Amino acid sequence: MSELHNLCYLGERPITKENYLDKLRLLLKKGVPSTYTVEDAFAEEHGLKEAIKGSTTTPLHLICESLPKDTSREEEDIILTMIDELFLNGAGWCLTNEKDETPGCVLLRRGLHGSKYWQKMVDAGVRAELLFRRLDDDKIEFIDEIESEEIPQLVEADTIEGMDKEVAKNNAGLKEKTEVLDKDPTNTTSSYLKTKLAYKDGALVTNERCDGVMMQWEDILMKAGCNSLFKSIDDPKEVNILNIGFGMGIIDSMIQERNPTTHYICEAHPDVLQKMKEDGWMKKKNVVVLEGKWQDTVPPLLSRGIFFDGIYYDTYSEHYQDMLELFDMIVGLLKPTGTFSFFNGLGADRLICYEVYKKVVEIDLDIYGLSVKFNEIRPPENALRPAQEDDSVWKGIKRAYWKCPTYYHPEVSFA
Ligand SMILES: C[S@@+](CC[C@H](N)C(=O)[O-])C[C@H]1O[C@@H](n2cnc3c(N)ncnc32)[C@H](O)[C@@H]1O
Repeated sequence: MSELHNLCYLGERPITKENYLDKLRLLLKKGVPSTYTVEDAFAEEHGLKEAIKGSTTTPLHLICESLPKDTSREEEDIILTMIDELFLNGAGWCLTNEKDETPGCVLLRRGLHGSKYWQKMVDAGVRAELLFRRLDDDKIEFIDEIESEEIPQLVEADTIEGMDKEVAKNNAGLKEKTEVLDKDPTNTTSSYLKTKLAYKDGALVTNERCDGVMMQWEDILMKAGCNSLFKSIDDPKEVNILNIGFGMGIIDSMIQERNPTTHYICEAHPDVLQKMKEDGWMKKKNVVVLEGKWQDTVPPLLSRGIFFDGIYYDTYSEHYQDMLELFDMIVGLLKPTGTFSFFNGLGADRLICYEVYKKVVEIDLDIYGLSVKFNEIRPPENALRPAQEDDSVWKGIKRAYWKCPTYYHPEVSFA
C-alpha cells in the first residue's frame, strides 16, 4: 500500500499534525498526486500496465471511508485541513470509486451528510464548477499557452491512419461517445424534438426507450411552483404568467385554476403541441401558446413590453448552460415584484451534486441581482424507491432522474 493511502486510512490515533498533516504535506510536496488512486497503486505494485478502468478510489475516498466517529475537536480540525490540502493540490470532488460513489457519497452512506466534511465537498464542488466554466470561456488567456499540437485533438476518421494507435483508439472512442450523446434524446434538444413521445400510466415518456419526460408524482412540486408564481401579484387586474415547458400540463392546469389575465405557455415538441390542441388549450381565452423553442419564442416578448408576475421553467434535455441563457431574459421579463421558479432537478440523481448546484445557482442568480430562497419539500415515498420495488414510480422508466430525499423548491425574486 502506498504511503499516501496508508496515511488516509487514519489508522493511528490520535490524529495529530505531526503524524498526519505534516506527512501528507511532505508527500504532496514530493510530487505524489493528490488523485493517486488505490487502483493505480495496485497496478504499480503488481507490475500491471494499467489500473482497473472505471474505478478511482482516491485519497479523499479513503479519508471519508475511514473517518472515526469519535474524533476530538483537534482531530477533526486536522482531518479537515488534510482535506483542504488535498483539494489545494487538485483532488477531485466528483471522482467515483468501484461502488460509483464520490467522496461525498461515501460521507452520505456513513451518516455524515451535513457535517463539516460534507460542507468541504460541497464547497470544492462549487469552486470546481465555477472554475471549469471560466476555463471553458474562450475569452480566457492562458499565460503558458500549450502548443496546439500537444493538445489531443478529436480527429476525423480519415486522418487517423498513421497516427499512434493508442491516440487513434482514444479519439475514436471519444468520437463514438460524442455521437452517442448527440443522439441521446435526454441529452440533446434537437434529438429529443425528433423523438416520438407517449402519454401513458401517469407519465410522459419517450416512446421507444421510455425515458421519463414528466411524471405525475411531481404534482406536489408543481403545486409549490404554481403557488410561487402567484405569490406577489402586482395588480390583481393584470396578472401575467409564463410557463416554459407544458409536458403533462400539470402546472398549467393549476395556473388555469387561478384564472390569470394572460397565461403564456411555451412548448416545442410536436407531440406535446398535438396533445395541447386535442385538449383545447389553444382555444382557452386567456391562454397564449408560444409554439417552438423558448430560445426562439421568448426573446420577442422582451421587445413587446410584456412583464410577468410569475415565470416557471421546466424543460427537458436541456443543460445548466441553457438556464444561464434564460436568466438573461428573466431579468428583462419579470416585474419588480415578480417571482421566477423552476423545476429544480439540477444534479438530483446524486445528493452531493444536487447541493453543489443549489449553491451554484444561487451564485449565478446573484450576478443578476436576483435572490433565491429554497423551500424544502419531501417527495412522495414511492419516488424514492428503486425501480425494482413494486410500487416504485420508476418501474419501467429507463433511468430514475430523481434520487434525493429533499426537493429544494426555488423561489427567485429581486428582493
Ligand atoms: C418536464 S416537461 C414539463 C412538465 C410541466 N412542468 C408539467 O407540469 O407537466 C418538459 C417540457 O418542456 C418541453 N421542452 C423541452 N425543451 C424545450 C424548449 N427548448 N422550449 C420549449 N419547450 C421545451 C418538452 O417538450 C416538455 O413538454
